[in-house]
Amino acid sequence: MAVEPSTAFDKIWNAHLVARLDDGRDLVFVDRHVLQETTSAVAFAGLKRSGRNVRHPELTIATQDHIVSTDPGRDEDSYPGGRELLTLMRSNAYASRIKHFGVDDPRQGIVHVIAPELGFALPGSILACGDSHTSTVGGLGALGMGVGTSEVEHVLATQTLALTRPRNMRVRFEGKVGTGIAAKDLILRAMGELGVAGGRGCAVEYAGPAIEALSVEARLTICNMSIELGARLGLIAPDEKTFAYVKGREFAPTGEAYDRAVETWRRLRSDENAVFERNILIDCSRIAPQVTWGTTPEHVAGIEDRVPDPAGFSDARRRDGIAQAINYMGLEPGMPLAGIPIDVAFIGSCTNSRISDLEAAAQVVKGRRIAPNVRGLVVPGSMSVKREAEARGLHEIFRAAGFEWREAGCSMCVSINEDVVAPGSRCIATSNRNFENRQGPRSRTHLASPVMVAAAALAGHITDVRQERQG
Ligand SMILES: CC(C)[C@H](C(=O)O)[C@@H](O)C(=O)O
Ligand code: SF4
Repeated sequence: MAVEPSTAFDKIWNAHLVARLDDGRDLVFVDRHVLQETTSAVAFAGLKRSGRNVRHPELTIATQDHIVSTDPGRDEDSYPGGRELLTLMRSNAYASRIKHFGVDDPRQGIVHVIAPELGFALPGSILACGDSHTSTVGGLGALGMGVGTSEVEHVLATQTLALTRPRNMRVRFEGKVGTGIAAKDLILRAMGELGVAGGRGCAVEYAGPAIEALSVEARLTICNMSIELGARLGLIAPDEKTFAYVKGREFAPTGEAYDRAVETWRRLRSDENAVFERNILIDCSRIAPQVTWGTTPEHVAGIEDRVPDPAGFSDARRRDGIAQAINYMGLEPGMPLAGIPIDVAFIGSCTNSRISDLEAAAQVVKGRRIAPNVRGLVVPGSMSVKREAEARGLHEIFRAAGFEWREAGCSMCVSINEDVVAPGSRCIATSNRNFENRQGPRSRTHLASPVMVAAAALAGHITDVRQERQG
């Protein structure tokens, strides 16, 4: 009997299907579940109310990341605004026998950084977390489901999720990627071409030679921003690099179990004739370093470009949106992106805070000083990344350049801790969201790659890292 060609997504989803529900949704098994402090409290309260227990505590881990202090020497009490939820998650986790990685644990870090790093997210698995950027683990070929609080409760109680099956979409990156172009530039370019609704309702598979050439860490950066595309999740078919990455990590299978797992993981590639409802092609040879100028990640352009002129848009809604964004950002239509002065440079977040990101940024700042009026922060995504960076001496490079070297956490990506951008100030950041007020009330955010943020910190304004390097 001929087998229908299927996509990598279909293969993983079908292997997890428990039941088709009457309302059209699919009930899928969740292999692994990660908790963070802002979305787990209500879920635990709900469990308690309904008299239910955590079904599989051994398949869940918890980490403190969003509302922790990232001050050197911090503890759970350092940021008073975080104390209550942090303590609550710790006690809930302990009571349910869930492994908890608090700020005192060497494994603490941003959920989406530690899930791959600990081998907790695995190729072909479904991983859930009450956080939108769970799609990050798609970089390993896992289906990362970002869910809401009531679904966190459902996973805790049943180890399953009832979900509408996403549609298949593929974004292929072809052509030669230029020097100085990072994974962040590829995904920001996709944002620019597809927009924030471009992947709505879809599981986006990123493919093509440029994706295959990326390191696993860079693939995590790509999949991280699937949510900004409006997609349900993003994934990249696992390959030899993925299998090597997973090997030896704390929660990964070992010995024969690992060998057997690799055999299964090798089959998780989309078949030759698999059907995607949407197919997008992106030509990498034309991608320059990207920077956002507005207040959604689709407001993005190459560093050689200018802030758009709303007058050039015939669609009234689009025109008004762009005008409002330019106004909020304190920019002028038609002004070049290069040269826009910045106040803060933030290197961190689940998009770009892994060792390869810090290494790339350090190479740019090495032996140089950041501009006198710029506050620079480097916030490793996990304590493990921090230790690795210190072993390589990167902290010394950053400190000598005038950057703050901080403890792991979400930090300035989101203004729900003490790392905030002052009203009216302008920050260039390696994170994934640039909404109004995202980094603090009236903060202005430009998203870019780690090397672009590093170059801007040195120059004191947005600049082309390719020229900084030559100069
Ligand atoms: C706080 C949390 C629920 C939120 C999310 O789900 O994305 C945060 O991580 C973010 O990036 O805005
Ligand atoms: S680093 Fe930012 S985007 Fe990522 S989980 Fe934390 S707040 Fe959300």
